[in-house]
Amino acid sequence: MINIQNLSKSYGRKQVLKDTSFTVNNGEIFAILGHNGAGKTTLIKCIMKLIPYSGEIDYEFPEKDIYKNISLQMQSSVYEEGAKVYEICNLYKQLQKSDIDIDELLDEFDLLSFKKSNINNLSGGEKQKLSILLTLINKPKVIIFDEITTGLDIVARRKVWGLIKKVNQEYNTTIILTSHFLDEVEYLANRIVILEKGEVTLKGSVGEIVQQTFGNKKKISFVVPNLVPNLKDGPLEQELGNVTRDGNRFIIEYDAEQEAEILEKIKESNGTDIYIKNYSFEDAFLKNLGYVINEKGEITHE
Ligand SMILES: Nc1ncnc2c1ncn2[C@@H]1O[C@H](COP(=O)(O)OP(=O)(O)OP(=O)(O)O)[C@@H](O)[C@H]1O
Repeated sequence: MINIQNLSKSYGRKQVLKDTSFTVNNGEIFAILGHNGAGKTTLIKCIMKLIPYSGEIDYEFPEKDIYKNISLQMQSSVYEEGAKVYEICNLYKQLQKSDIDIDELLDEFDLLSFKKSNINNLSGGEKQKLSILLTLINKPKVIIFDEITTGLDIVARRKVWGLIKKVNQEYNTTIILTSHFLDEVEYLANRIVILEKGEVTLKGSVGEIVQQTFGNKKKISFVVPNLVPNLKDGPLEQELGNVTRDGNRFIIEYDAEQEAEILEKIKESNGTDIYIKNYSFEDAFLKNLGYVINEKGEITHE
């Protein structure tokens, strides 16, 4: 468990983290989400005690053992020119006085055939697989991945997701990750914090964050043919209340329990092309930043 209480950090006069508090539980995959400059990497540097800060971070192991217990993998690693895969693995093994079987680990990560390859000749996906493998050599309790899938194609990303899940489940390792990819976080994370200008604005599971943001609200969109376009305060608006309208297409935001009543009214109005939308994690994330995606898929300020 890592317990972060009232963490604040400034670079000169610029405050980057403001009174941030949350707990990472043992065995979970925990994601830190936020747009560029939100303070994610700074937060990780604080957890790793790489920079000074104010506030409290408590670990379940003595602070002097942080590097034995937490492995950190940043977005891109730089390896010595000409270094071979097995040489780097053995170097990590010696430095960390680990007794792990490197061949077995390479085999598990489908990298055994690359054992004698020059690391710089590996593809982006293979390099990231190796990065994940290297974090395991000292058998840490916690691994932190900072934007580890940035720059990978969709297939390589999904393979890395599989490995992160495997490391979490089979090696019983707690994972903390930062990412810009909502699908990645949705797929991997048990719990999430969303940082906005250094402050935690939302925390919880994907479902909890959507619920905190939208409650039981849903959206329905439908077309009523043969209506005069842009008729202000027409009969349908008067009947249904919170309606927005674009030509003959109507959009209503409603509470889930009103659904049967709304559908009935749409039927009475000869509505067609009916589309019901449940708010997604992406909708919640964007709303938190002050944006919405409209019916045409365009992003606009609320
Ligand atoms: N050493 C530093 N000195 C001064 N300012 C810094 C330093 N490191 C980071 N910052 C600033 O702190 C803010 C947060 O940076 P940080 O790298 O933590 O953000 P991030 O959420 O990881 O961003 P990204 O998603 O772009 O990687 C940014 O505005 C950045 O310019």
